[in-house]
Amino acid sequence: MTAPLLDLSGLRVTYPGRGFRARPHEVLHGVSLLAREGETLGIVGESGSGKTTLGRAVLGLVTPSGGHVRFRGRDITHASRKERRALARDIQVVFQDPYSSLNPALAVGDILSEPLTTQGATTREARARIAELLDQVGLPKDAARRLPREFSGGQRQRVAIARALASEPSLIVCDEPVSALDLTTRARVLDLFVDIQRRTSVAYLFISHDLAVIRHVSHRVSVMRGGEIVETGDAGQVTSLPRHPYTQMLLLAAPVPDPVAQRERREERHRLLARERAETGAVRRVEQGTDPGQFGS
Ligand SMILES: Nc1ncnc2c1ncn2[C@@H]1O[C@H](COP(=O)(O)OP(=O)(O)OP(=O)(O)O)[C@@H](O)[C@H]1O
Repeated sequence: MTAPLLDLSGLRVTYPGRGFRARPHEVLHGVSLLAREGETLGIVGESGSGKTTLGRAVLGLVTPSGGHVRFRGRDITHASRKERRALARDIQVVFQDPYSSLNPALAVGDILSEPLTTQGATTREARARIAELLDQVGLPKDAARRLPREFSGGQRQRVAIARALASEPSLIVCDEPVSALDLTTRARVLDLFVDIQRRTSVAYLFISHDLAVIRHVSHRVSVMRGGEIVETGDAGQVTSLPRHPYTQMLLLAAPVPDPVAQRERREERHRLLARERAETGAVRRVEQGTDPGQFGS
């Protein structure tokens, strides 16, 4: 059997303390997951659950304190800078903010030609490929001559996607790539991600706090909470019939247009929260040896 494209096992990340009294704190507590060639693995969870840190560990932007990152079976957890530069062909990224992720001083053509010439493309080859990339992301040819500030947020994100695609990667880490966009633009850019995957078979590690976004693009979904994966499964199952109470709460917290359904969801969420609090309290009492069930008659 061939190795999965991406294989994280027992991944731990600890950040050094910040400020005067802060101590180092672990934010990923042994995360394991697999992503296959050509698939989208959605990572969903609330703010602070560790999604971005997970993506950064895959990209080599933070050094794990434990566990492994394997890419096509090769351990890249502690890849050197030189190895990372070579890996950048295969593993690319699209960040959340289309305003700060593009060099404002460079025309789009120059932004796109950089990864191409680094890989040895001639000026002529780069020009042809840039035209192809712009077409692939739905931008006009003359976009190459314009500066990022001349584009809307959605168009800039298309430029960022084209840049990520330039080296024909097999994996793109997409970290909240549509969160800064308005609803209509968001839907169009999400469709673009899906369309590109159909045409190129690129895999996405798609990070979002928004379950609806994750449902739209993912084949499988992992749900993160407090630096751990609490549930992984088929996207349809996890986003409509989740097994873990935390995912059930995420689902109930997602906005729905109908106010009656909204109220029912809110009530159901409160019931789940109360049950979880009662269960957590029971666990704590057992751990502290104060649970009457442990010692009672
Ligand atoms: N550079 C850093 N130094 C110290 N702590 C950090 C650093 N970056 C993130 N953290 C902390 O790590 C935890 C996880 O953050 P992370 O950004 O990975 O979560 P997230 O799920 O992506 O949240 P968000 O969607 O808000 O970005 C948070 O408690 C955050 O405060």
